Amino acid sequence: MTSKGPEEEHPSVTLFRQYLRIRTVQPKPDYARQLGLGCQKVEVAPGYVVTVLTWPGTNPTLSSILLNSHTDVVPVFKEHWSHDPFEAFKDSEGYIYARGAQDMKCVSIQYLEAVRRLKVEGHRFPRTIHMTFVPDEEVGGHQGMELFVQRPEFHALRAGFALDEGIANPTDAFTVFYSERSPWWVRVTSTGRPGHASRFMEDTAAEKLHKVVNSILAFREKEWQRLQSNPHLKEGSVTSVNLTKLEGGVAYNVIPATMSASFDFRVAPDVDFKAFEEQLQSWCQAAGEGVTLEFAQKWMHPQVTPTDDSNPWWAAFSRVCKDMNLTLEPEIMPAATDNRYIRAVGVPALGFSPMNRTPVLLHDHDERLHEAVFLRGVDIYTRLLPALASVPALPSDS
Ligand SMILES: CSCC[C@H](NC=O)C(=O)O
Ligand SMILES: [Zn+2]
Ligand SMILES: [Zn+2]
Repeated sequence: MTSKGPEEEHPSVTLFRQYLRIRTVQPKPDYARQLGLGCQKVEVAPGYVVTVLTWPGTNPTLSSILLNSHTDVVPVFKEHWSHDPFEAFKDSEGYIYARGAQDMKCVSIQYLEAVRRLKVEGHRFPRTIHMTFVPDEEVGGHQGMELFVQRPEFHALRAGFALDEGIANPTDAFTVFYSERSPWWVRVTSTGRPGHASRFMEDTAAEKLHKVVNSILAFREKEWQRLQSNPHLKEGSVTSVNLTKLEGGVAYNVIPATMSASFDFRVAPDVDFKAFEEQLQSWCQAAGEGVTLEFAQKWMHPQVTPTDDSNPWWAAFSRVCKDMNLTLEPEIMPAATDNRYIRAVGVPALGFSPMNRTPVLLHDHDERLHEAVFLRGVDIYTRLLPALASVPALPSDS
């Protein structure tokens, strides 16, 4: 597909590229005014603002549709990029290169452009549509959505259903996420006898840590094999773990009294959490005295949003996709997004970034999105929003 010259660029693409160039971002209030939307800013922690843009529905007794996106992006290694990651360069084929092109500034602008189109065409829908722009998803959402869902301003939105981010799909299909794995960040600390490193000391911190590392990496191998050997399993359906930090030691010839290893576990939603924690504890105990673990993060509330017609939101969502001839691949999100906070307070939610035929480049060098895929995404939301915002009254609405 060839790209049009700059003078012919679709205004939605131009807006997307402008947004990609902003390094520290909040949607501007005048943009809300331009679209004729209500705008509310909620400072959930000092310096951390959640912006809410609102298009009121015609029936205020109904619960609302929440369209969430995060404005922050992950760091870049500029030397590995073909183009400046904050320039939103568009190549001759139409690929737009920028940090955030997939994750997830595309979605923020697609929501806004779909709402703009629908308003320009004079539509109104029964349910209110809220767009939330949150500041810190990439570092866990602890100063953003995690706090926001506990606030009265969130409850006042009366969200009945939410959309948040997904991941690109290189095939013709679109991935949609109905649940997430739970992040458990575990630090194992091993203590033992110090001494001169020329000696065969017994009970050293390193030997015991080594045992735990072996147990955990053997578990990793087992889960990996389970995933590899079953074509029906997707990455999000098994538990993953990586050893991400090793700390300890002061000198070559001093046996340290303490060493630690840090692990990033992503626990599948069907795992028995209590039994899994006991397993971790028993690996530590089996390694010897003085081996303990602590959690830097331990998500305990995985929720599954049903993907069958018992869920009227899924019925509306999947019906539109069917009508548009889009193939959906429902999966469990391997990583953690702000959707876990939304689901945990009882709001059904799907993770969806409408990017098919697109390599998965979130957090990667040369993150990019084709303008045609981006514009198709605006079309998709332009069909999804009327359907979702017109879901008839539900028992949960009253
Ligand atoms: C677990 S808190 C960090 C959240 C982060 N989200 C996106 O990459 C992730 O590592 O999944
Ligand atoms: Zn993201
Ligand atoms: Zn991300």
